[in-house]
Amino acid sequence: MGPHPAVAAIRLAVRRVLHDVLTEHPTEPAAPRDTHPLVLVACSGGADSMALASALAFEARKLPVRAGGVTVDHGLQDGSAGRADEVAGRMTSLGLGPVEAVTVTVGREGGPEAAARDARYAALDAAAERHGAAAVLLGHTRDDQAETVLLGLARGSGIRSLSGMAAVSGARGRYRRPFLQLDRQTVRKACIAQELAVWDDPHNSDPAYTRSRLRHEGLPALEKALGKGVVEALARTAQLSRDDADALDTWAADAETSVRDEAGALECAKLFGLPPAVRRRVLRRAVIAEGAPAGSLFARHIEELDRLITGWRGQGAINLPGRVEARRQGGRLVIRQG
Ligand SMILES: Nc1ncnc2c1ncn2[C@@H]1O[C@H](COP(=O)(O)OP(=O)(O)OP(=O)(O)O)[C@@H](O)[C@H]1O
Repeated sequence: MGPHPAVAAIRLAVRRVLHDVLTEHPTEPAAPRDTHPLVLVACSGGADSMALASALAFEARKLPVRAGGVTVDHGLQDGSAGRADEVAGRMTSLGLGPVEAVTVTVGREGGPEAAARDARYAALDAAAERHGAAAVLLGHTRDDQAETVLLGLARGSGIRSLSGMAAVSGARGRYRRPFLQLDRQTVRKACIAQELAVWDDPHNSDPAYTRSRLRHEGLPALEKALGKGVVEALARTAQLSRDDADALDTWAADAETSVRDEAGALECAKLFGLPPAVRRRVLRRAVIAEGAPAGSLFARHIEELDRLITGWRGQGAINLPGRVEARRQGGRLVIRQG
């Protein structure tokens, strides 16, 4: 008898990603094991990432791939260090190695969820570099993607945010999300079928957190009103938005060169001739090129800049993140370090 269908589905999803990694890092099965590419799973101990860890351990045995894991202790809950050790122990029991539990200090910037996420990705990046990992797997599912799209819609985000999480992201495409096309239900069933011990993060059901309310109240209400296909439809919106956003980014990269004069200033008349979606992207690129951190540049900054060139603010200057200053000088917009 073959594996439970849900177990087969999660293994297939991981196998596909491992094949991608092997295509990028061709390896002879007969080559020494320490030359095989290393794939790490980022595991919280929750159902999604434990299922991912189990599928990685299973599939890696059949391929010239080394499989390890990292768990991050945010230090935000009582007993979190002990739990991280426990999660690391579970990964080792699955046959993964190297396995590491890393403790981080969560800052205060941008709210608790964003601060924990920033600290977590910094720690995962550092672990990937330390171990020379070819890829780091994350357990996001299609349901997570749908939640991200809904949050973006509710915040009035543009299509880049509505495109949600990419299947491949991060420096040198290190982050992979094998479960992005799978629904959470399938992943949870795979955990049950394999009798995996998983940890339920109380934050995931704490109504104090926006995402938790969306997961437990918002999406079920939408499904009740509109039918079960909502999650799938939102994930499709993410994919369509990603394609559109990529196309506009390419357009903006080309447009940027044509609106700059010899001195590198942006010519307002030419900017004004661009469709607003392209113009805003050109402005964003120009500000980032002067050193503004992408993550601190919000829609309101770009809108302010847009008003500077479309005349609402006439002459004048505005200050932007990263000590970047934008100044309108006649028909030109000069953006530089202030
Ligand atoms: N503390 C952590 N240590 C390592 N990886 C983590 C940690 N928290 C989250 N991740 C990674 O990020 C992914 C998404 O996490 P998030 O908490 O947003 O979703 P989740 O649905 O609760 O996932 P899970 O069921 O795996 O906890 C996880 O599947 C995992 O790969």
